Amino acid sequence: MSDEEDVDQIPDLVPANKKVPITIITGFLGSGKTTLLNYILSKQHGKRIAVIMNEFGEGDSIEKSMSVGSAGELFEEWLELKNGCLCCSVKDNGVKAIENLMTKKGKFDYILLETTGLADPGPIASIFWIDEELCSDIYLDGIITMIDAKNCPQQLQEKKKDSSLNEATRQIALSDIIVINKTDLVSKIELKQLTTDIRQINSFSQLIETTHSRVDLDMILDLNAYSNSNSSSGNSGLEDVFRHRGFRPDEHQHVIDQTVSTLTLEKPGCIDKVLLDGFLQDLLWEKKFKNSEGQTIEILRLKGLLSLTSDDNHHVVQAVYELYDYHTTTPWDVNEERRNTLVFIGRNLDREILEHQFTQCLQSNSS
Ligand SMILES: Nc1nc2c(ncn2[C@@H]2O[C@H](COP(=O)(O)OP(=O)(O)OP(=O)(O)O)[C@@H](O)[C@H]2O)c(=O)[nH]1
Repeated sequence: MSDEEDVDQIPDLVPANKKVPITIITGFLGSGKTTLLNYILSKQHGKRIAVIMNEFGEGDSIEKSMSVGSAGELFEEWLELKNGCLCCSVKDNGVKAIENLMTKKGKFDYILLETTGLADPGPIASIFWIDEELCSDIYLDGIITMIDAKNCPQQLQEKKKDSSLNEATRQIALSDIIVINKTDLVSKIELKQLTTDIRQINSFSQLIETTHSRVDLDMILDLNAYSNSNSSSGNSGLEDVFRHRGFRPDEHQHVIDQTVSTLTLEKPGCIDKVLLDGFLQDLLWEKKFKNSEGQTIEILRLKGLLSLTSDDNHHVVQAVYELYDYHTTTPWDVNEERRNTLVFIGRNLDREILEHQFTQCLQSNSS
């Protein structure tokens, strides 16, 4: 059948102007990613859920398997990528391949991307995040990291020869939702210790404990963690976390891994965006700042809720490695105290230095 004939048969199930959320599911082999995918599919009858199983690190594989669930039935599609691996291709053949498939087959309600053998979800998350800015049909909804409760402690201890971060630490640092799975295989004490260790790396993200990846889907899907352009309320998932669900800033002051941790700064007042841009660019792009021991401060993930001098709305700022972006959300209430919160997840963080730089961006300091 030709492409044109195929286009005539687009199923009219999902509105054409609807943007399609994509969730990245990362985690070590055997952590329960496939079990989670199957669980989601079993609970989403009647929805068109596309599942992309991406075998990263396999060199020059050019086709990626995709299963599409439609009204309970599953069928297999192949994503044709001209330029090799989904994570390595430029803007994105990967995104284009998914969009082309939707042009031919109709839109999906949701896309789930399982990364197998991929150490670092950052680059692929950045691709989908950037592409939304470029008016893509797809937007990044969130990154879920599956943790194998039994094996994770050992994975966290792994030392890399080049002193780079081990995979488990990186995946935990970058995730929006951390699912500790296989809790039936560990004791309560072991689970508590693991939770503490994970919280020391990333104390911002939601942590969920499961067996057989059985999780309340409302907690992991439609997070809107990277933008608010798809929310009818003008609210963003991240703003919701800061303002309503709440988070416990810097619960843990001592870090076992001594390199990766979460640091939260909160300041009343309004921020000068030009000054903040300067600070973020020095921090993220130039890697200009060092901790008190002379080690470079490296940011893996940054999230913030800001009050800018320029207007009366809340602004969300966030970064994945060097890439950062702002979006505007809801207005501040007239009686609400204007304040700014920045959460840094990274290596060699130094409160004094980051606080000094952040304070320099406040309006009173700019005059
Ligand atoms: N005991 C126990 N086994 C589990 C649990 N969750 C998943 N499993 C089993 O663990 C094995 C690996 O689970 P998968 O879902 O395939 O893990 P994965 O992350 O997709 O791993 P790969 O398929 O190797 O990429 C399967 O045999 C599952 O049935 C759990 O909570 N407890």
